[in-house]
Amino acid sequence: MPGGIDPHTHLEMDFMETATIDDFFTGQAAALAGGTTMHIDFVIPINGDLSAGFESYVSKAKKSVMDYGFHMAITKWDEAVSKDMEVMVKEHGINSFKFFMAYKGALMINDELLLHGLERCKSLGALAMVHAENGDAVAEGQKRMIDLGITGPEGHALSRPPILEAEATARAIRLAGFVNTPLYVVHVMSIDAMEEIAKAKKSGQRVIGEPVVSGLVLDDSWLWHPDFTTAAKYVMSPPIRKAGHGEVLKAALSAGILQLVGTDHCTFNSTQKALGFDDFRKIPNGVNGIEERMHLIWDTMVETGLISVTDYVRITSTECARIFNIYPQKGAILEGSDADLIILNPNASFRVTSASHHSRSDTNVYEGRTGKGKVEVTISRGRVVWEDDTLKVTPGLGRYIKMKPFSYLFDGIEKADAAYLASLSAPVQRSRASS
Ligand SMILES: NC(=O)NCCC(=O)O
Ligand SMILES: [Zn+2]
Repeated sequence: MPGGIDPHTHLEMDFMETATIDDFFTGQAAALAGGTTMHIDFVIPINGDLSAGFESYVSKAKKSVMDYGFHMAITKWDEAVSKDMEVMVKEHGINSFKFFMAYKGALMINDELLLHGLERCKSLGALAMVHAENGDAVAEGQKRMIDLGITGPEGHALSRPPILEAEATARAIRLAGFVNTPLYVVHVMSIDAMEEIAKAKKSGQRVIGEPVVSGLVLDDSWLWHPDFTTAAKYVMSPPIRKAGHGEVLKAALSAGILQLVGTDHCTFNSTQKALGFDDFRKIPNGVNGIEERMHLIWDTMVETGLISVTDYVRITSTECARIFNIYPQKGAILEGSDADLIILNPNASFRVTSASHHSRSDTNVYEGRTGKGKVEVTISRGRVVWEDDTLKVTPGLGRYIKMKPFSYLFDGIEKADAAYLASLSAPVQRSRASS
């Protein structure tokens, strides 16, 4: 089947401790072990400077062993950012930008900036992506927990409930509807947010919802674990939700209400997570998943009969290639496509442990999990890159994949704009003469 494409990763974070180029390479070995042949990583611009952020990532990725593309985050707004977005799209092959509606005082943007960003994305044919949580309310929720003396990891879940994810999801959807541009909601973690997406899609709006594997197969009970290291490793945002959310999100995926599965792979080791021992607000956010995604989705969705093998390929590979406009180069087995393939043995079992995984992190949120369906061979552009639990590739083989703007999601947008303008019945001609 086609190799997996992970639409949403922060791979360099796997190795933040040393942050060397070699570490970036090692992180990608984990991806290949998990049958992911391409990932799209987030570039957070340095002080809002897109070009500087891009250059720094390009140099880190020189030893990449797998194909990769970039999204860029927009964290401030001025003429330089607007111009840089154009340069990124037209010269560097970036066709999506992420806006953080949370992380107040750091990455968070307000509605005015989001509107500017949505307009700019539309004019460039770039896909706007949102991290949807109400950051102001999250800050209040956090204060509420601290005032109540709740300082541990459980305070993370309690301070940012599903209602705050649903509110921001609904707001982003409405603003994208007002601008008439497609919207991609990353890491949909709750039934509440999914329902906002379902409602918008039912009314014909172009909204893509991406659940991540952690949100599909885990629940928040871990955040109440008495051992801090165990509890802290599950801290990510939006939080992993109560039991039940994952099952509904999986059903929404199988019904096409949500379209594709990401990981938001962003790991921190236990020393880094311990920064928040006395205050959950200081625990770095993020969990692993790039090595486990293909296995866990097979086990919990195909092996259980929830989806077909064809749907599995669609939600782990093809949809991503279509949405980010790299189909059929990626996401397909066709003449002329890159021969990115995996051999997944449905009868083989897997067992996840931090002792044997390929990430440099000392923890794994899927620790001890077993299941059916194991990727045995990963092939990238016709070359075997992973077999017999061994990396078969030299650094630098991975290629940067430029992604063109104006994917299928933009088809006909201009017609809807024209219809909207024609419907305005204005301006009304008035004279100043009194009657
Ligand atoms: N999701 C998360 O907790 N960490 C990665 C940063 C982000 O995407 O919000
Ligand atoms: Zn995010």
